[in-house]
Amino acid sequence: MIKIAPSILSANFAKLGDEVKEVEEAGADLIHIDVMDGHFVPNITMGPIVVEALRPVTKLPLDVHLMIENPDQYIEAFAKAGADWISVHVEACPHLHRTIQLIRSFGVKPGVVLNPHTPIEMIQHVLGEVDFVLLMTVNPGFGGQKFIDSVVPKIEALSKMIKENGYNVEIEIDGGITEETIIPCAKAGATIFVAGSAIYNKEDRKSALQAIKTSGEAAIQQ
Ligand SMILES: O=C(CO)[C@@H](O)[C@H](O)COP(=O)(O)O
Repeated sequence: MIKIAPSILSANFAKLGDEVKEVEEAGADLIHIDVMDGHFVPNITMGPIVVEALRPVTKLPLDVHLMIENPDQYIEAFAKAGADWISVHVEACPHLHRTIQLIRSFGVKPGVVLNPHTPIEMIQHVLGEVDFVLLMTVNPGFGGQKFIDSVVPKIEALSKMIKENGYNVEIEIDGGITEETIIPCAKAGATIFVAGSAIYNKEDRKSALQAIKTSGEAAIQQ
């Protein structure tokens, strides 16, 4: 039920392949790749070349989060590089429906991302077109930030909207996820959790990943 997507933003880039293999062996469900352009967010990270390099390293789905302006221009390159999931920010897409169709046209699962302040009503009319919605629980741009707990009611409201409409859409949460913060998010209906620093900054990544997952699973069984 609970899926963990380690964010390689907090990994050691000098040995990225090994860092990905390590979390796969530790029980990760997806590999989360944060793409930043220095315009939409105040940081620059990686492009399709990194996705292409990691593709043969892991069997796990590559979950590519585009924090970039004009994502339409790069979706084909990321799809051809081996992305399995691609998410785009509502705030960066004036023609969101078209962008979602473009992602799907390459056989990739489309997702939409909302910044902490963006209301869920912004995606109400494309919710039936996506495979997942990623709710940011930090302001995008950097790893290691503090979880914004005022997003939790938004998770609950989105979960209700999905259920009421009978959609098959998963909720992914990104930012400040730990053994503690996963609890209210899982209870509110999220099933996929990105975790960067809470896994990669730990000596024992396997224990860290498993502890987060176990905590989320326990939360939904209560
Ligand atoms: O998209 C982002 C940041 O913009 C995230 O994916 C971070 O990489 C998550 O890192 P932690 O908050 O888990 O350290």
